[in-house]
Amino acid sequence: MNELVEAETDDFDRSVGDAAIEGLARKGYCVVDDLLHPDLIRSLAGELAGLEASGALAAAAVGREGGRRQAAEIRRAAIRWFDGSTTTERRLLDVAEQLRIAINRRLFLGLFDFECNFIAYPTGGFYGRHLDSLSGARNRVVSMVIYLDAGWQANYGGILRLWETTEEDAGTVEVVPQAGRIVLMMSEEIPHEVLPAHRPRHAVAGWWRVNASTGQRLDTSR
Ligand SMILES: O=C(O)CCC(=O)C(=O)O
Ligand SMILES: [Fe+2]
Repeated sequence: MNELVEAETDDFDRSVGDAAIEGLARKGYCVVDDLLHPDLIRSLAGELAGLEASGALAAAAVGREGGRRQAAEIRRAAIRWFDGSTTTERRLLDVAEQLRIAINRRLFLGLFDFECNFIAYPTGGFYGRHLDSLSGARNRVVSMVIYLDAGWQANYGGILRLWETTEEDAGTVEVVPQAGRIVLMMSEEIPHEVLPAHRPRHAVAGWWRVNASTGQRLDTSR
């Protein structure tokens, strides 16, 4: 293995990744700490702070193409899509690519690509209950959320609440969005919401997708 590849793989812990994917396979979601190297978390937080300071974030919309709208009653946050133009973004995209391969190997999902955005919730920001992909749309298949705020405490609000299934009586799990914590979820199966944050709250959210044009899983084994 050459040095470049070694350097890239240092950004995440493979055994934590394998355990996370196992949790995803068993339960449809998992919450892990220490998947990404703390230096990458700090770099992402720094980059988002710079984007905020320079006014590069835009109010987040809700819904898919065609039905897109700014829906302040559903979501209050600002975002910016990754464009891969910085080293930090590329480091995370490299990790996402390695996770894509590992998830496909374990779950046979035919994940094809990855899209990703920075999210900044202001004080009072929130995101009402939603699914990241509507059932049957077959676009976003696995979701990842990465938390960036060091020292976040439960009483700061901004808890991510997820439902373990789409059934009415599903159990819930509450996640304190601490720096370095990561949530993986099946996009069509795990409803979730962000409770109002009492302080500015920062995250990256990304989605592995199947082929967007046809909505079909590509079989890369042939
Ligand atoms: O900020 C979070 O914890 C979740 C974000 C989210 O659900 C989304 O962007 O779809
Ligand atoms: Fe979501």
